[in-house]
Amino acid sequence: MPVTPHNAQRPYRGVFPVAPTIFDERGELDLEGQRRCIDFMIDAGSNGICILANFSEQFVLTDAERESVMHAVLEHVAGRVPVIVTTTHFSSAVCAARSKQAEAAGAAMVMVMPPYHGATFRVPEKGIVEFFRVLSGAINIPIMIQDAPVAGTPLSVELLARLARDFSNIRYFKIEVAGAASKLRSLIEAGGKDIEGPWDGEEAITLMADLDAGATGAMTGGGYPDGIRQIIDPYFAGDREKAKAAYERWLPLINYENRQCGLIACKAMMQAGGVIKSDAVRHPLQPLHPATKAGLLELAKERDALALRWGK
Ligand SMILES: O=C(O)C(=O)C[C@@H](O)CO
Repeated sequence: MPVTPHNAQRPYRGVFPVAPTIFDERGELDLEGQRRCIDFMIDAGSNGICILANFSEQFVLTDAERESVMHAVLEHVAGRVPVIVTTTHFSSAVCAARSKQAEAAGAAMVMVMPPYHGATFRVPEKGIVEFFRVLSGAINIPIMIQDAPVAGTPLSVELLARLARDFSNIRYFKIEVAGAASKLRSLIEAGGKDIEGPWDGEEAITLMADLDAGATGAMTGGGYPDGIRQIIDPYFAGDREKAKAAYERWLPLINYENRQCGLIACKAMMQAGGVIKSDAVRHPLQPLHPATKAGLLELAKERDALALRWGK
């Protein structure tokens, strides 16, 4: 494995939120806004950042736009924090090519879902293993398997542990399926030292249980890394009671993001605080109802989320 500045920081730990892709009101990429969004996320305490994920609306971007966003972000971050690039694609070859590109551009890691298309196109376990063999052989940086319901592909603990054992760069696992904490616990038991990063996801809705199960990282939405740090910092410092109190404080906002807003929440917060000019999502995604947005911003304000003050 080549020694890069990022490798020195391994194992990656902490909060690595997903950065939204920023659009202007016409739905065009707003790269200037993208850079401000990234600066806010770093100022708010992100230990790293993930781009081009589902919460980045990766499914509404052209390949050329993916590349623009990736290069703009990696150049702008310039090593301040590690950046994970999502390179999910059904095709083993396309996913491998995207991942090679990400590695060459300076990504610290790639995040990938198992191959799926729509609600029903899947491959059997043999195909999943071969897909990850191709991907693993194409790059040297670590791979995070995103175990999420959106892929509609059950990944057993045994399969994940086997992938970690057989492929030396498959090292991170973001578990965001039902029963995440139990799965994390079983995966850590089954995979031992090969499980370098057992991570929590899904907006931190199960963060406390996942930390108790051994999670070392959280991939949240991008709106309030400062709030998530208030939970994980004391937890990792051994003060579970303080972490629990912070989790209880932030949970109404986490819940509101998870259940009412989804990927738009962070954009709405960033726009309200002057981080970005527009919280537009790309059509046919729909904007938040004004009342839903008001509910979100009320909860964020009550918790003094940095996003609401950063750009003012
Ligand atoms: O964007 C994704 O793919 C996600 O899974 C988002 C999630 O990690 C935010 O908590």
